[in-house]
Parts: sequence; structure tokens; C-alpha cells
Amino acid sequence: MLCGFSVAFSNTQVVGRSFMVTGASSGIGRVTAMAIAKKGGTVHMVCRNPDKAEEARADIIRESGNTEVHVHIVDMSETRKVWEFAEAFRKQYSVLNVLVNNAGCMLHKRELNADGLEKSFATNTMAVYVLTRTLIPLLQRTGIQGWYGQTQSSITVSSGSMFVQKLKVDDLQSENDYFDGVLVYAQNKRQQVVLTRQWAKANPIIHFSVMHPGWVETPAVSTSMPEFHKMMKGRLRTVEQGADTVVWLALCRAASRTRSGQFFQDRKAVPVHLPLAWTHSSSEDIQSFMGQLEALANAIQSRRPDVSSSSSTDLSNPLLV
Ligand SMILES: NC(=O)c1ccc[n+]([C@@H]2O[C@H](COP(=O)([O-])OP(=O)(O)OC[C@H]3O[C@@H](n4cnc5c(N)ncnc54)[C@H](O)[C@@H]3O)[C@@H](O)[C@H]2O)c1
Repeated sequence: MLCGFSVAFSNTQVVGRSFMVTGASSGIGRVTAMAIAKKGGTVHMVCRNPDKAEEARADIIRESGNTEVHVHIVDMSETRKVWEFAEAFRKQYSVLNVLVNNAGCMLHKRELNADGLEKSFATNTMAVYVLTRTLIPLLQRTGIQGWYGQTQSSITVSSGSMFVQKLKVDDLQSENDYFDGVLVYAQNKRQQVVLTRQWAKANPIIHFSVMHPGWVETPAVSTSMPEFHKMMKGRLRTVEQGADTVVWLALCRAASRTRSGQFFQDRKAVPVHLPLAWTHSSSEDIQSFMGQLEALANAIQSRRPDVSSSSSTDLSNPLLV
């Protein structure tokens, strides 16, 4: 079990550095936002529920004494809203040092967002893709502007469930088979791992990482996997233990000196496939996946605003035909 932060790390201060954490009002995201605030960083909390977000913000300010904590209300399942938020943020702020893609969900019913995308995919994959892609120029600019010797980073909270999934490229919207929310979630988490590798290759100035927090006592587990939660009672990690590697990746210089694009567990880079696994992807599949995300993102960006208010169940949606 983890034993907490190392001595060198406990001396880290990040005053003046700017961090964005999605899903920051509860669980791992909230602990991460708190840890950053306590080290003096500016925190941008991206949350869906305004009341929970304000309650978390007030708690973080009270406990950390840091008032540089800001709330942005965004429903990450709504791809166009994510893009609009990221665009506005990129224009409004001149600095972003670290992006933590933490918001995630496991849904047990297939539902579509206003863009016609399946909501688990939209939240876990498309939101991460659109937010990161839109903010990469800001992360790069921040590096050029003067954080010499300090790397800008993007961290994505994936899951160990991705180990049982091979990237599937022929049904990103989970239209063809019975909708199994656990498998769809695991597939999305594999997609995050693939994305991280591709971004690392394409953007050498930024440090990309993706990680598994372990199995953690959070609302996500108790509400989405009640049976698993019951079975694991007393054996789940505390939320602080679950957030440890995210916080380490976000704050520690040693973390940003590791090779970009890797998957971390307990502060260590580990292989993204189990021994003898069948989960390796061909380069054609990876290119197809990246191409599909790019096409979806471009289609959403180029749509006229009046079209985005169409019905969430509109199967004639141009994005999906
Ligand atoms: N708890 C675990 O055992 C575990 C294991 C592996 C991976 N994870 C991952 O850790 C991350 C954090 O989850 P957690 O365990 O802290 O649970 P949590 O439920 O406390 O946190 C999830 C956060 O994501 C936010 N979120 C979900 N959908 C959103 C949406 N549409 N728009 C905006 N925000 C949204 C929630 O509001 C919440 O703040 C998730 O990505 C999850 O998949 C958790």
C-alpha cells in the first residue's frame, strides 16, 4: 500500500503554475485539486454540478488557504460544450501548465448526447480528446513563454479495466452489440491509453501520461458497480491513496522527466498489455481510431450553433452517418 509523498516531493511548491482538473468536485479529482491548491498552484476545477462544485471550491479554499481556485461548469458528456469551453479558456487564459483529465463515468444504458454520440464514449473519450486537442496549443505556448526547465503536462485518469480490452475501431458508438456498460467503459479507458501514446509521439514538448488509480472508495464505484463495491468492502483504497499517482504526475518534477506517453500505477510506468495478451493494436487500427476522432471533432466544431440544439436521439444526425 502507498505510504504517502516522499520527502523531496513534500517540499514542492507550484505557486504561479496553473492546473485544470476535470471532475474536481468529488473523489480523485477533488483530492487532486486540494493537493495542488495546498502547494500554491492555481486550480481550474471543471465540474458538471454547480452546487457540488461551489461546495468543493469553498472547502478547498478553506483547507488550503489558497484563493486561486476557479470553477468552470461543463457537462463533459456534451462534446460541443466541451469544445466551446476549451476554446473560450484558450482565449481567456495565457497560461496552463497541467491538464488532468479525470472526469469519467460508467453508464449502464445506451444514451446519446446532443451531438448524437453515445454518452460513455462522449464523456470518457471524446471529451478527453477535444479538451486536450484544443488546449495543446496553450500548453505549448505556456512552455515557450517562460516556464524554462519545467514541462507542461497532460494526465489522464484511465483504469486497470482497460487491460482486458483491445482497441475496437468499427463500433465507437456501441451500436452493434448488446450495450454492456462495464465493457464500454473498459474500452473507453483503453482508448485513453492509445490516445496518450499518439499525443506523446506528436507533441514532444508536452509530457503525456495516463494512469490507473487502483480500486478506490468513491461515488463512481459505489453507484456504478454496487456488487463490486459490496464485495470489495474494506479493501478499496482511500481516495487519497487513489489520487496519489495523479498528484505525483501533476506536481513532481521527477514524474515529468519520465518518458512521455506511458501508463502509470503507483508512480511506476508499467506495460499497457498483460503478458501474452491479445490486446495489441495494429497501426492501421490506431490510425483509423485517430482519424475517426478527428473527423467527429471537426464535424462538431464546424456545425452551426442552431444545429447543436437538435434532439439527443436524432439518429439522422450528420455526425453518425
Ligand atoms: N474509483 C475507482 O476505483 C476507479 C478505478 C479506475 C479508474 N477510475 C477513474 O477515476 C476517475 C475519477 O473517478 P472517481 O473514482 O474519483 O469517482 P467520482 O464519481 O468521485 O468522480 C468522477 C467525477 O467525474 C465527474 N463527471 C462524470 N461525468 C461527468 C460529466 N458528464 N461532466 C462533468 N463531470 C463529470 C463527476 O461529477 C465526478 O466529479 C474516473 O475517470 C474513473 O473512471 C476510478
